[in-house]
Amino acid sequence: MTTDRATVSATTLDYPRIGPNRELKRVIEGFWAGRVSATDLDETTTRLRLDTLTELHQAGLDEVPTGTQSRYDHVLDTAVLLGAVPPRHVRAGEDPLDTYFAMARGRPEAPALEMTKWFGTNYHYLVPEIGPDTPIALRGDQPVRQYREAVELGIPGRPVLLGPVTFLLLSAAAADAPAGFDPLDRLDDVLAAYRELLGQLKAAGAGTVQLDEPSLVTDLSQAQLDAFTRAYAYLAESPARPELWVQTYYGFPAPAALGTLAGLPVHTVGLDFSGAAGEDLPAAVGEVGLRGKRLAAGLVDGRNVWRTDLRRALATATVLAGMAAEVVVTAGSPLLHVPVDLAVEDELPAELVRRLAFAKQKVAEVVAIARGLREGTPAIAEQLAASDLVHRTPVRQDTVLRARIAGLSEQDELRPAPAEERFVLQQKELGLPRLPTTTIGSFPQTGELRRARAGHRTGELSAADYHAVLRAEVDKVVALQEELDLDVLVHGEPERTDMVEYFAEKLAGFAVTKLGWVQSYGTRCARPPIVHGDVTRPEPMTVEYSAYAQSRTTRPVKGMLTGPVTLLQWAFVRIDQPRADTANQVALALRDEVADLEAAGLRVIQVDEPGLLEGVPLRAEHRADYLKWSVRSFRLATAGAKAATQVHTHVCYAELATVVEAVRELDVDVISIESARSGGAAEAVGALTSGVGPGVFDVHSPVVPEVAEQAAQLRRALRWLPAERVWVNPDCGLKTRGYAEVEPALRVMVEAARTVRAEIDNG
Ligand code: MET
Ligand SMILES: [Zn+2]
Repeated sequence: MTTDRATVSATTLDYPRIGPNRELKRVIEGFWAGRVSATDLDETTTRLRLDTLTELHQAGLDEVPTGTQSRYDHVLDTAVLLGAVPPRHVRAGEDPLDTYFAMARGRPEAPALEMTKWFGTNYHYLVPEIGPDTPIALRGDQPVRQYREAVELGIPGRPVLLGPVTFLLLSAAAADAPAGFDPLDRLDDVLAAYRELLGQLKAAGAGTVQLDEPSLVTDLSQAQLDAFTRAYAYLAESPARPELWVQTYYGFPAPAALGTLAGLPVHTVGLDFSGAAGEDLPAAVGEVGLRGKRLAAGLVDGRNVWRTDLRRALATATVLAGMAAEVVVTAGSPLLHVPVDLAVEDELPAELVRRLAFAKQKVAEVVAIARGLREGTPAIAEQLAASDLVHRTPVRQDTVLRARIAGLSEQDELRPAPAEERFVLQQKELGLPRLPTTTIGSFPQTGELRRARAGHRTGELSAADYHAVLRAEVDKVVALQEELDLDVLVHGEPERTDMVEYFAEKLAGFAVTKLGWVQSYGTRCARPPIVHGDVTRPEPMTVEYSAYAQSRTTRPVKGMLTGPVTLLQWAFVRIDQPRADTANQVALALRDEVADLEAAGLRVIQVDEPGLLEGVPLRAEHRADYLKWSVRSFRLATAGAKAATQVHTHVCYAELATVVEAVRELDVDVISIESARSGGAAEAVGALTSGVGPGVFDVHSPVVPEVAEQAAQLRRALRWLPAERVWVNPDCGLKTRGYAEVEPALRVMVEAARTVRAEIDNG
């Protein structure tokens, strides 16, 4: 099946920035701490870039992306490149690198830019602030310099930029902008800067420039779509410019956006065909027609760690090659979201390794697909055989679990009594005061705990000694909470490094990697576990420490679990079955844990779902399905609890208003909400029917809040909720803070609760 109708080449859209051993993290944190000089920082980052260029070139890519490294975040890079520094961070004579890091991390007198999720991923970017008077003009030449590095190595490079329209769509209106101002109002200024930059890149020798416009896969208004048309018409008119390549990812554009994209006067359009609905997508492209453009075909999934089904990808590529004069095979999205190299994972079972591909392996897949398309399947026979072995062999199934799932009925999703009845029973059981106080679960992870954990891992500390340290910590945390006079206590989660990793280590069907780091934001990296098989619970996971904590006090202790949706949201999840099916498996494991916690005497159980709102799909039309299966899995996990057992959950605030119906359907008894600071959205809280604990202080701020401030938060909640349903808690777990901040903050919180209780009692 060779194809001569189309010219075929291979490339990627980027490559992980952090380095194979998180070198970027180390050197930047060293710089912040003053251990690394600016020169050494520069040397290391340059070496990492050059190594990546060489590696990608040697892997057989025809063209290599340049400028995709960042010292913190590529959206911040773009803002700085355009000179869009908020006035609070402008310091005459300051080193630009210091200004850059100050915008990212804040300084005592000027807070950082806000950070938020980058599309539907677990990467976070810094939100540029754009107002009518924000200076916007080309201020840097980083993309040009980094392109030249490739030229000097004799490597065919392709500069990659964040597209001008997506840049503005991701920006927020500056605080002092007049009402109704939209950052998109500044499109002309941004375009002028891009035009100048394109001219410089052309002068440096760049043949093509890739402009990433992932916003095209979100829901866009006609005015926003028109901005794309206007922007690219203007850029295309530049007198001296490279060919333009507009790239989309993180999904497929809706029909209107696809039509807009296909109509842009650009040389190349890039689309992601690697997602689940891959089969139908070429037809959509055929319908709009590419109008003589080159197609960048994303055929390798950049957002998961699974080996590509090469046969299927090649079939898709062949169809696409019939539609375009030229095809560039690429990953379907940035590889930013996957670990660098599978080869270093020497502790994963061989049978799992066979099924995986990290960034380096994905690049090899891209090269293989392009080669197969050019030269026919025999040229990649070996790769196809390896792929077939994986993709034609089903994952082993747990028959007992499968039978249990098949036997589930709607009854299993229902609590044994309606909410009002449960409320009465729980009141009797727990005897809580009005405005009960509690925390979200974790207490500070002290240096002593971290040392004990490290010692336990290396074998220096015996299991018995480690458990003794943890028990002593639970004793301390319980005693502190009693002394503070909190009403519902927690054990403090000292045994958990991370609320997902802890469960991933206990559940069968999950694997954890040794070096599978991916960037979460700035220098922060996470190691998402891999859900590769049927999920079961070999033994109780949390009962020991929760029951121990309950044995140390007569006040109720909350058992603390991470919910099924969050466990998947922060992991790489198998794709050989619907996510909903995997979620239900996790849910049943948690359901058994809930039963064991009850049997061990826990009367309150919290199932955290901060990932629930994060996972809400970008496009509105995909949301109902997601919410349906995620709510069902949560209910499967929790509905087995007795009516008298109080079920809590904890979610974050983002977008609560848009999914408040679904949150209500979780049918919990109490929900605590992260970042309940923005006053406007408080109305959404009022639509909830359970007990609600709007976080009264921000755990991410080191400032100890005042009684008056927290009391004001409570009074505000009382505007939307009846007093019997209001809880008092911080907005998230306390594990990243120190006791020096946590103790006084909680003391203030209890005081604020007392103050407002008294106000209510006095009418
Ligand atoms: C990100 S939500 C964290 C919830 C968890 N129970 C904790 O307190 O750490
Ligand atoms: Zn939280």
